[in-house]
Amino acid sequence: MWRRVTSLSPVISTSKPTSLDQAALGFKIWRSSFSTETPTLVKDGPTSFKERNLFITFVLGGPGSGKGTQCQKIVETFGFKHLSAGELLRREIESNSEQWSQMLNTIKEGRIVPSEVTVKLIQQEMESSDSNKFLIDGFPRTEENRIAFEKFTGLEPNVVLFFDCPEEEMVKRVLNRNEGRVDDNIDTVKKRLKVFEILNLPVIDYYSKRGKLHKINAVGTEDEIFEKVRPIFSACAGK
Ligand SMILES: Nc1ncnc2c1ncn2[C@@H]1O[C@H](COP(=O)(O)OP(=O)(O)OP(=O)(O)O)[C@@H](O)[C@H]1O
Ligand SMILES: O=c1ccn([C@@H]2O[C@H](COP(=O)(O)O)[C@@H](O)[C@H]2O)c(=O)[nH]1
Ligand SMILES: [Mg+2]
Repeated sequence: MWRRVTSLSPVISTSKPTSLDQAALGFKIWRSSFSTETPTLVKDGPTSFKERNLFITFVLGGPGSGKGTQCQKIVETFGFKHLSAGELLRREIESNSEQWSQMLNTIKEGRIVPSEVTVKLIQQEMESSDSNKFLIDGFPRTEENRIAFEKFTGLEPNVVLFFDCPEEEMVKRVLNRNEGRVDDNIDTVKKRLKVFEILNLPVIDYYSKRGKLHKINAVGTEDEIFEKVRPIFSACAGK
């Protein structure tokens, strides 16, 4: 069922922390081209998601902490659908979508794309998937992202994973990654680490206070780390 609603812009323009925080970091702010007057057609997500009884896991951690690597293992073992927010944005850029150049610049500078863009992409993927178990990797990046997701999907995560990794190790992994990402260079990595500390740690803290956070020491081999992840899902999946 489709209904007419206003865009996500009111949430974006009235929630100040992200804009202020990004400005404090010395970044130019991406002013959204969505107008608060512009009605956007969105699927009636909240109702249909609630009916599906979804199991949502947010996967958080700094750049190169191993989120994508561990998600792959969780998918193989427990059959989740993996949605990487960064990957969805990179796909949008490659498909030359309307705002591709703004997205590319934002990612090159290690800044955060407006919630309305990211939430919409995640929501579309969830709606078109048959799965009822999602790993949402690299999202929410900010308190504003978190609030926008809750508001527009009506969902909250069941579990939040935080891969805790020393900065030095994260930098080493990112610079060795060799996947041709525009943000895998020392200058952007430094900015991403700063953005992680200022904008993402408060989200992690929020879920910790609500008893949803599983903090995992992300130093060790990929298999060693997965052995710390496994019991979190075994408990609900019976594996
Ligand atoms: N435990 C590990 N030890 C050593 N290298 C690892 C480990 N886990 C992942 N890596 C490697 O580090 C790099 C970054 O891992 P990955 O892409 O999973 O991180 P990420 O958290 O998804 O990063 P980003 O936020 O930048 O997408 C990859 O090249 C991956 O193969
Ligand atoms: O919710 C999100 C997720 C990502 N971004 C931007 O993409 C890059 C890369 O993300 P990875 O998770 O490391 O693949 C990130 O640095 C941000 O610039 C975003 O804006 N919002
Ligand atoms: Mg990743």
